[in-house]
Amino acid sequence: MQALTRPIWPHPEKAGVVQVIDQRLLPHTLKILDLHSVEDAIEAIYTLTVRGAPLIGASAAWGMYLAACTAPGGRISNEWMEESCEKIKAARPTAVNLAWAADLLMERVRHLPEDETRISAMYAAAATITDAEAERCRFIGEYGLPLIRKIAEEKNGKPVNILTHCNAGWLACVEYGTATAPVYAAHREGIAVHVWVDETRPLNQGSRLTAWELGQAGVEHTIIADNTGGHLMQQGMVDMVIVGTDRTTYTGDVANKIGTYLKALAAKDNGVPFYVALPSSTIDWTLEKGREIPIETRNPDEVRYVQGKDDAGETRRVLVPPENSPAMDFAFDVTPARLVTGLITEKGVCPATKEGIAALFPLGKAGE
Ligand SMILES: CSC[C@@H](O)[C@@H](O)C(=O)COP(=O)(O)O
Repeated sequence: MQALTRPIWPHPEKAGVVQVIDQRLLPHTLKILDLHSVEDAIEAIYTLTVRGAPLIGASAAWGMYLAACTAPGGRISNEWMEESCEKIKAARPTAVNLAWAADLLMERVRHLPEDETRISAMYAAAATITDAEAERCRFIGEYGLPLIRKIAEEKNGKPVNILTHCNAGWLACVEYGTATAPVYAAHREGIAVHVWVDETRPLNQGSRLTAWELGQAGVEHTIIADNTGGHLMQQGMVDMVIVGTDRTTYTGDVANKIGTYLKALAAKDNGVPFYVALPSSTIDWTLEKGREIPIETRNPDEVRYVQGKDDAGETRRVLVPPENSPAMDFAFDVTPARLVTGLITEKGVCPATKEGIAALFPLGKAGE
């Protein structure tokens, strides 16, 4: 199979089918799933078959295409598209890309004739969003690269140690990644980089997905238990932190995978720069305060069980705590802007402030 660089694409031969990498099974199994309906797309988003803010947005867009392909009786009415749009938006609450992409496609379709024009318009719009997210991430890499290069120069070529949390790589973002884009750009340029990969409990997006991606790209990395970062920073073993985000307020507060806030606090205490990499599709232009960001809570079984490969090579899910101990699964937390050194976007690096964001995005909306 040709090496994959994207986690979602329209089926090359079958109209009305979208293909995705099943991220629940990585790194031990690489399986491609076919999505045939808007319900399939919603389930893929909810179950984290596809995940990561930009990919969730792209999946929402392809979900709207599938909705158009499967309209009851072939009548692609506004009512049907709106119903599909609302169902897609309800799949997960935190990443703003989901609603942004679904609403964008709804606006595209609303005034078109109720015929097959709508299918081709949804296909074109979903393909455009997908390509645009990839392009935004490429620019994030270009703008983040000088930050890494400067540290490499200060260290006289010794490896730059970058800590990241969760997976904000190409699996989460269509291509390049957000947090990983500057890392890949530095690696391509021949700068020595080493990534501390937080395992990212409960679902281990770091140890399963980021480690897999970095390994495939030949980037030096080490997986660490989630609580290790503070110690490494005290020991001078982290030069910078780069993470992604699921929603950023227009004032620079950042929601990202649970545990990000603790890394930001430790970074602040140790004078380690803490950068957040994001495409403008992840900015919520309506929200001022991070505490207004809806935080997803998920099935506590995600905390109680872990999945992995046993010695016989079988993928298994095992229970860790006592059978009857209750658990809670908060999927995200909010890092206040005051803890963020800078935002790395497709338009450049800016302070995590209302003014900094407005200077890069004067129109106050995401690029399409
Ligand atoms: C560019 S991805 C940024 C975030 O979406 C990522 O860090 C993250 O928290 C993903 O969470 P997930 O629950 O796996 O969808």
